[in-house]
Amino acid sequence: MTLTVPTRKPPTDAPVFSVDGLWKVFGPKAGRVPADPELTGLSPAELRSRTGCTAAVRDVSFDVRKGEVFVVMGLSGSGKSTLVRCLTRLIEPTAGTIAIDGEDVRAMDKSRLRELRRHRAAMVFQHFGLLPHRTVLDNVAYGLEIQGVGRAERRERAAEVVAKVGLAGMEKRRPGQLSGGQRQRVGLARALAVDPEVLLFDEPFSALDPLIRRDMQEEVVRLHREEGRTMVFITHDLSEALKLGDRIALMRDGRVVQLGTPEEIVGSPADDYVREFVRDVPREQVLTVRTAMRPASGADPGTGPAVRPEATVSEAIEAVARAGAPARVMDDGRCLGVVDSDVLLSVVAGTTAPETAPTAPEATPAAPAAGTTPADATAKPVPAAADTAAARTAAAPDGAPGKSGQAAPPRPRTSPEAV
Ligand SMILES: Nc1ncnc2c1ncn2[C@@H]1O[C@H](COP(=O)(O)OP(=O)(O)OP(=O)(O)O)[C@@H](O)[C@H]1O
Repeated sequence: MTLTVPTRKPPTDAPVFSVDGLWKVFGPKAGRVPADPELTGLSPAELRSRTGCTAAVRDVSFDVRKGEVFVVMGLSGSGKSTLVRCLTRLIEPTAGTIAIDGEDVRAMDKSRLRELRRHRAAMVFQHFGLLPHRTVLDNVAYGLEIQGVGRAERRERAAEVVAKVGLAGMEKRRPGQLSGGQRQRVGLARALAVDPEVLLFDEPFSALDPLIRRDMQEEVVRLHREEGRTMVFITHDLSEALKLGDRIALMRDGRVVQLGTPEEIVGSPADDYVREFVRDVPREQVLTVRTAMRPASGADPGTGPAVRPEATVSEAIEAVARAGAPARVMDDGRCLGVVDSDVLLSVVAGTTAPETAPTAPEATPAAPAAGTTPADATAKPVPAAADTAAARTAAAPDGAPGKSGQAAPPRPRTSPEAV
């Protein structure tokens, strides 16, 4: 598995969607299930045999923050699509609350809901349902047409978005004259054209071959980087989740078993299920030096390579190998710690779990970066990875994750560079 860690704009903290205690139960008298502790305690199979009901979403709570890519991941049948469809009530929730920008989604009437789906939270499906007899441009303009935007304006806006998704020159083609990947781009452009606050993606790339899929993933990352648009992305593909997600909600049997950054999920799995899920992930491509570093000591030279705290272990390995010396983890001219070949190797080998790695110390004045003064070296301690979604999840009652993964905003991912 090869992962490319992209550079992102940091999302802000404000929630766009806020979900609390959400349930979706399919089956007869579904409404009694969330309210009955005897039934909520049953396993999915027991619940089915006792009541004929399937709890597709079970007591799920989370926020989607403005500007983040929030990934909902899990195996087939874990409840991903049901959960995301509940956000705009394409599926009616059974219990719980959903708010968008503080507005109660469950209280919306039909016209408000239509407005929500058309303007505020547009869905991009795996099968886009493009109109076969319309051109690319008219397909993209379709959402604007429904909104009542005049012909000239909608064609102009559609042309801009078509160019943005890399389809300039193909405006007059019909869907049948496009490849699968190009059709996906048209669907993406159609959702973007209405300029929604949130884009909801339901496994949009799962039918694509691997190379086109990677192209589309990069397209999403690029669009996100350029526009900072909030995105909710469903996938059952772990590498896609790690690549795209600022935070990932990992679902199992309708529950969110862990919610956290890719680094938290890989570095501090909440339970054996998550551990098994991430077992084959190349840790060095996901974990950052912030969680791998050791305190700097007086014996460390104040020179040599410097990497940012967000640099991946893999990037630090390259820097250390090139220089033949430990690298200093520098933030704003302050030395937060040091990574040497021993520390880096132990991360690769998985012999030092990040949660057991030493908490970063106060910045070490003895090892300032070149060009900084010891007075610059006054960094605050950096929390070890133990203070992560995993820890918060574990602390939640009844094994329920609660509103986990929300204590710290996701970090931007950056390439290492001399600082
Ligand atoms: N309309 C329905 N009636 C009854 N059960 C349903 C209905 N829709 C979904 N389910 C059940 O709810 C559970 C969650 O389904 P859901 O489609 O949300 O899972 P998913 O994680 O999106 O799966 P996939 O990756 O295969 O799309 C499954 O057990 C499914 O069989």
